[in-house]
Amino acid sequence: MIQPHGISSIQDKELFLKNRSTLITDVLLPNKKQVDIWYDDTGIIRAVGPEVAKEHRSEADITLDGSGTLAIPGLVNTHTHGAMTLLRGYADDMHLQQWLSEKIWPLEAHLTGDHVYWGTKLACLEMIKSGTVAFNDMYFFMKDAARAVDESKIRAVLSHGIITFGNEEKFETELKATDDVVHYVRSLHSPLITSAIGPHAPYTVPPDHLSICAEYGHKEKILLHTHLAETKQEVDDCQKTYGMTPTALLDKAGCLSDRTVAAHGCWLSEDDCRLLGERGSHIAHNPVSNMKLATGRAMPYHWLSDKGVNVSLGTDGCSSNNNLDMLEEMKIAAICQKFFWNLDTLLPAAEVLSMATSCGAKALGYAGGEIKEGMPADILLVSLHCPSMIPLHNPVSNIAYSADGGAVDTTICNGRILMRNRYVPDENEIIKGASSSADDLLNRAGIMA
Ligand SMILES: C[C@H]1O[C@@H](n2cnc3c(O)ncnc32)[C@H](O)[C@@H]1O
Ligand SMILES: [Zn+2]
Repeated sequence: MIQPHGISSIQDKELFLKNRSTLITDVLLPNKKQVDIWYDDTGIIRAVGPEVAKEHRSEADITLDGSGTLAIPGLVNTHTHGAMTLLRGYADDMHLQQWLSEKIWPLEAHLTGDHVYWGTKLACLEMIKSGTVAFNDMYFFMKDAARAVDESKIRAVLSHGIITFGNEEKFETELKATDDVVHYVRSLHSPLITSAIGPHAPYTVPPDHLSICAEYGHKEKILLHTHLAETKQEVDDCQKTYGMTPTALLDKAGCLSDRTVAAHGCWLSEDDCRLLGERGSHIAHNPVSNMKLATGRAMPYHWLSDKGVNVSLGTDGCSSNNNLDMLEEMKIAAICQKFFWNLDTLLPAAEVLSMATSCGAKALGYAGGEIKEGMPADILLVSLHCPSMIPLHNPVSNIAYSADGGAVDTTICNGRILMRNRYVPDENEIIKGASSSADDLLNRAGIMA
């Protein structure tokens, strides 16, 4: 049987089965150097350079012809809700609080583990096809999400979204759900998947519950993933109720450390940015979601970078974006900053590429996001034959401003080939399973699909 792009299915299956020592020949790097890349079967890059093919050809089990492609590090999505792929297009053109309370939360009340499994499978497929190799996920039924991620062979940090509105019984259930995920993820013994604690936001989790979340995170040595200062109303309400900003409130509760990834940060003050810098916390920028939900202000990147805060990139969920394409997100991040802050030099192309790669890996607590010796082989081969990549005056500019996820030809995570010539095994089954799962969710909620 011949698969798309003329690859035989037998050859294909072998290519995708397991990590093997691999040589990528004649590939271009963003600095325009033509090199070969060799990584071994542990998934670690061992050599990058012009003579690598000559020296290591005999040690490689697989050779990929990289000619006509540009190698960039795999992309890292540091804030999303994977299974919200099932809610894509369900509730558009609304303001955040109304969107959440009138449309999203009522539908999410009907979610099952099966929906989350298929929604996360679809998210992983979409990410692999657009070059994302790692993501920071906060949602519900996270053991089912973990199964989906484990099968998809990409990296993830998984947290159960804790929403209590001060209800003690609910908090107990949420902590139990978190603990279950933490132990389940450990039982998988996957080097690619870790867990986090996910207090949803300072407006859905009160200070005493936030403190307990912080303690749990420190005890388990896991990340803390939250939403922060997304809207002006959140900041104003927090000032009114607690006499401080949501950032100061998180800090008082012990939630800010170098293991904290806070999404959005649109309404951070300069003092908030200083505090985040002092604590070594990370901000995940989500420009598409912010613009779609009309949060009214762009994250202050200039203040954050001035105060030494690591800023990474995320798409948010598929109901507020409505895709998981990090290449698209990079362009929108770079142009949104320039437009909102009226500063044409803000967030240049090279910086937004780092934001989507090495800054993301740093936020998620692993070494990665660079193509060099000793780093994990998280590598994308981007086609140079795409119209959007021609001409190639500046590869970094083309990646940041011109390409979208469709230009990614090959996706490699931790040395394993997940997509080659845009072919991903099981794509059709995933699309079928996720489509019927989305219909089932709407049926259960009494909404005709
Ligand atoms: C985990 C919960 O978080 C909800 N969610 C998705 N996107 C956002 C956002 O931009 N701000 C706040 N909360 C969000 C998701 O629907 C889950 O309920
Ligand atoms: Zn979110």
